[in-house]
Amino acid sequence: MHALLSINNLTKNYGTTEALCNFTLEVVEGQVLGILGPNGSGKTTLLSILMGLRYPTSGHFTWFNTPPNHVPTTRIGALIEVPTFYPYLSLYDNMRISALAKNISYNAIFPAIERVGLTPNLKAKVATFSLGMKQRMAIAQALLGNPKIIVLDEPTNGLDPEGIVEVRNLIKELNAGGTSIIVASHNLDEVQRTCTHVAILKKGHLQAFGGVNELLTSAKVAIVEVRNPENLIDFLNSNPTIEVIERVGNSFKLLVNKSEHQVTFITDFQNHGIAVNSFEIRNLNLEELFITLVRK
Ligand SMILES: Nc1ncnc2c1ncn2[C@@H]1O[C@H](COP(=O)(O)OP(=O)(O)OP(=O)(O)O)[C@@H](O)[C@H]1O
Repeated sequence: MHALLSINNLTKNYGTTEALCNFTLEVVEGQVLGILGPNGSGKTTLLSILMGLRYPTSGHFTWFNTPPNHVPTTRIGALIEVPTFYPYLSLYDNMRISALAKNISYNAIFPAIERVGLTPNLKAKVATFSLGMKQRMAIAQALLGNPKIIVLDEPTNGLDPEGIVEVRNLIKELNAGGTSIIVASHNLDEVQRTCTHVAILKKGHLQAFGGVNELLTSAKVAIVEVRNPENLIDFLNSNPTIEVIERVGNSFKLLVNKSEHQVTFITDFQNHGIAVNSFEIRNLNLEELFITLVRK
């Protein structure tokens, strides 16, 4: 597997604000990397530095093992800012403007439009497009020149459920066709559905990085409803490795070590006089992992 992007100790300060702190990771060919984090955690700062829109305070990165200023812009596609387009021009004319701005031949337009499934809409005015179609057009602009990797900042922002599905399917199709993708998002469910890898940021610090399946099988979630919550709380206080993800009344959602077995759990509860109404143990989802990592 070839490293497409290697980031080493990247740090960015805005005055006294530490937006990114010693950020290190590697993206290899074939990955769809989701960058997750609460508002202000440094996602846009990171992507802007990677796309040469901002300078880091320290640290460095390479694309294709090459310093960023030596990489031809056609090798990396990006959708970082809100997409700009001219509503009263056709899709083709909008694409021509983008190609001109990027100094890419018009021959690149048809393959890019084809890949996002908008060929039948070539001559239609962009004003008639749904939000999902506009976003697909913006992704087609990022695909001009057939880059190996594309970088998308919040591609489903503002889209209705139908538009979200369109963009989700498109990301999967592009990846299946050999394009690697880095996508910053607030939409945890989308990231779980579309990404192979995930990086979770909090206040500029990388909290977790790895394969989605790997991270989601690293722990389990136990959902337990009890009649005497005070006994359960005592038990949890003496077992700091078990985290409370959420509590609603007498119902608790707990993050437990993968090796904890349902039987030992039930025995522990009985030994602590905890009266259990219901108990269920299941796999972790990305939202639960995210909540436990970012609130610490
Ligand atoms: N141009 C700037 N000048 C000063 N501070 C900035 C600037 N841009 C970002 N910041 C600060 O840097 C931190 C990281 O911001 P950034 O926009 O990268 O986060 P984000 O994760 O993309 O947030 P969001 O999810 O809200 O888009 C925040 O504290 C933000 O206020």
